[in-house]
Amino acid sequence: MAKISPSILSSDFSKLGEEIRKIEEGGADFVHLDVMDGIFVPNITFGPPVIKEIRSITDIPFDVHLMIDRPERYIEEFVEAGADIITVHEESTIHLHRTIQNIKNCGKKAGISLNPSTPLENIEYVLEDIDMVLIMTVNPGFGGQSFIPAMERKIKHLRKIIDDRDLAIEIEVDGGIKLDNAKEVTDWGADILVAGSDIFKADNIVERVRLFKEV
Ligand SMILES: O=C(CO)[C@H](O)[C@H](O)COP(=O)(O)O
Ligand SMILES: [Fe+2]
Repeated sequence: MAKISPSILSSDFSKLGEEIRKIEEGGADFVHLDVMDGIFVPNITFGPPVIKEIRSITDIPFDVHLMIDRPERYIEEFVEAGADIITVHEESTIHLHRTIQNIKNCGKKAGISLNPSTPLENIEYVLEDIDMVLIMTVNPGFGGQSFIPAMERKIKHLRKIIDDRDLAIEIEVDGGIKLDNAKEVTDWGADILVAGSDIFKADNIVERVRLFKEV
């Protein structure tokens, strides 16, 4: 069974507290927090102050997806705000290994995310140092986009690498995940599914999270 990490990107920000309580009630394993800076991706969302506020209302682990340029500048701030897993994009930082070490030195789990066009080979030499790989299955920046079919091969390939080398890495899949494709993506090897619009645009958010958990 895959873990579920609802992305609040598609939630109603005017009642964020209520939205978080609903996913908590549904059994969400994480809260997925999409941080965007308008430079690495063409959209701006929120940063550490908002995350800190949410931290005060829930104990669900925070899965922070940084879509920002040179994330190494802000690792400590996200740790202080309450992040549990910090994921940076391979494309966003020149010294990826050092950035990963920064996160680990803060005692947090480190993830690396790959844009759809970025090959798995780019993270070959840091696989031993990370806890998670986040495979983007849409181009980062917006919720509600369609799953890119070629990512099936990427997920399966990464699953094989992890299993063959017995690595302690979880695969998170983010973008275009719906109840309809959740089982298929899990069968390909995903350990954690991120879902934004399919959960927060549902009539019954609590029930929707429960249904994902049953997949
Ligand atoms: O990182 C993201 C976008 O860059 C989001 O996590 C993702 O798009 C979730 O939204 P949806 O489930 O609606 O595709
Ligand atoms: Fe995300």
